[in-house]
Amino acid sequence: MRGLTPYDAVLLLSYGGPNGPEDVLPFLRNATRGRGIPEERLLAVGRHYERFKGVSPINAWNRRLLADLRRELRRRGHEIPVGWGNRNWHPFVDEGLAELADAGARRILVLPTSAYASYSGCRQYREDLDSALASFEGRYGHAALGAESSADNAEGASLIVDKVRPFYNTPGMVGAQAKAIAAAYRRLADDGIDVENVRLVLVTHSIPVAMEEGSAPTEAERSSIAPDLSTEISYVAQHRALIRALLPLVRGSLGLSRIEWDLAFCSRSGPAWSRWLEPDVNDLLEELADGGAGDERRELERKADGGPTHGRPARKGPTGRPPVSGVVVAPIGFIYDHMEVVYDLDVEARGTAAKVGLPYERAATVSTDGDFIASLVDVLEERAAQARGEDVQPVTLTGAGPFHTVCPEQCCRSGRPGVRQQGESDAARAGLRLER
Ligand SMILES: CC1=C(CCC(=O)O)c2cc3nc(cc4[nH]c(cc5[nH]c(cc1n2)c(C)c5CCC(=O)O)c(CCC(=O)O)c4C)C(CCC(=O)O)=C3C
Ligand SMILES: [Fe+2]
Repeated sequence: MRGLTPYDAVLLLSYGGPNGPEDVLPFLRNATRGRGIPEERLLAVGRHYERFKGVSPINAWNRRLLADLRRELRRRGHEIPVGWGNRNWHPFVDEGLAELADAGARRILVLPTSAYASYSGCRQYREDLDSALASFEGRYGHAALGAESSADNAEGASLIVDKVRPFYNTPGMVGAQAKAIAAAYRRLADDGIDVENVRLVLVTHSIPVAMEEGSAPTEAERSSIAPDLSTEISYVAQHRALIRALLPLVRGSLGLSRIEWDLAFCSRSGPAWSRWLEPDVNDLLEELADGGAGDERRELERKADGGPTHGRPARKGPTGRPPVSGVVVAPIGFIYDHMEVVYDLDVEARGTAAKVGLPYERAATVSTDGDFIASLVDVLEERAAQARGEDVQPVTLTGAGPFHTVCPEQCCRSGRPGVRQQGESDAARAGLRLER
């Protein structure tokens, strides 16, 4: 157990998903409670699950991930139980924590299945843990979240729960994404597609623009967490940093001198009036078939690779550039094939590509890649060393944060008025009772 001391258990913390048709609507109500998501959107998303007989693949993937994590932990000599809890469906966070605590765990390290920091992928998971601990009402003595951040709260605590930092920038994540993308390019090549003119479309979950704006620490907070860091570290910036790190690996592996790419978004929800990150992957595919390209791509390329050649307009015609010969769609925002991938990409985006006549390959998610799993365990070890008070350099291939394991005050805010913030009262918590 040496390497993970002081922790005596690990909890995999995920989003949750239905296990059958009768779970679908209650699950969706949990996922959307208090978030201003219109009823029509809820029913439409409910229909996405029909094609899968009401069973989200997310639960099977989490069980697979648990098995892979346990194997890698054992391989490194860590004898430690690994439990599982979800935000929106069984096993709920409190059920997962209670199972570990009932078996005697008193210091639990939490690994969320979200790789990037934003309210949804970072702070909200801490709130989920906080609510679960509050619901124990003394069952395990005084229970507290985030020992290092709130020393007074954790003082004398008999059950302490900590969360690891976002892991998008680890070598395993970057390397596994690059391998998956190169493999998708090869499949297109095998189909006789000219890969020089294939467009790489990197996709992540859209979030409200206000959530994007709150997704990083403030300037002042950043200088206290990571004084050497000069780069931007918002949700979108984290994706750009990952892309910058993986492009050279993909180019090298395929022997391509350049790769044209776009960052696109999927699974937008929320009321029509609220602004979410764009372009939507389907809109982008239509535009690509038309010979156009998102402005963002040109801007990103200039930033990412610096060279003026990458900034040229993508429109065919005057530049004489051939049209896009096909697309590789890479779900870099997700670690395994849950509904956003198997429906929003494999059904919807693939359908759009077929409609506009673009050959389409979806890159695999990193899910079972050995290097990816190893990086997850590295991040657990890193957090344990931090908890022991050791001076730890977080491992990163992007050089971009966030490296912090505890959100500073202003970091990862929801951006939504009326949504509970960390540390809010129990009364506010009670308003968030889940349907079971
Ligand atoms: C950033 C992010 C991730 C990635 C990070 C992470 O993994 O955490 C993620 C993952 C997931 N999102 C999922 C499902 C849903 N997300 C919804 C709604 C929302 N997602 C948001 C953001 C994210 N979501 C946001 C800002 C909303 C609006 C409501 C709110 O502000 O919270 C809704 C409501 C209906 C809808 O409108 O789509 C559903 C059903 C599933 C499970 C799928 C399955 O069953 O396999 C997974 C893994
Ligand atoms: Fe979501």
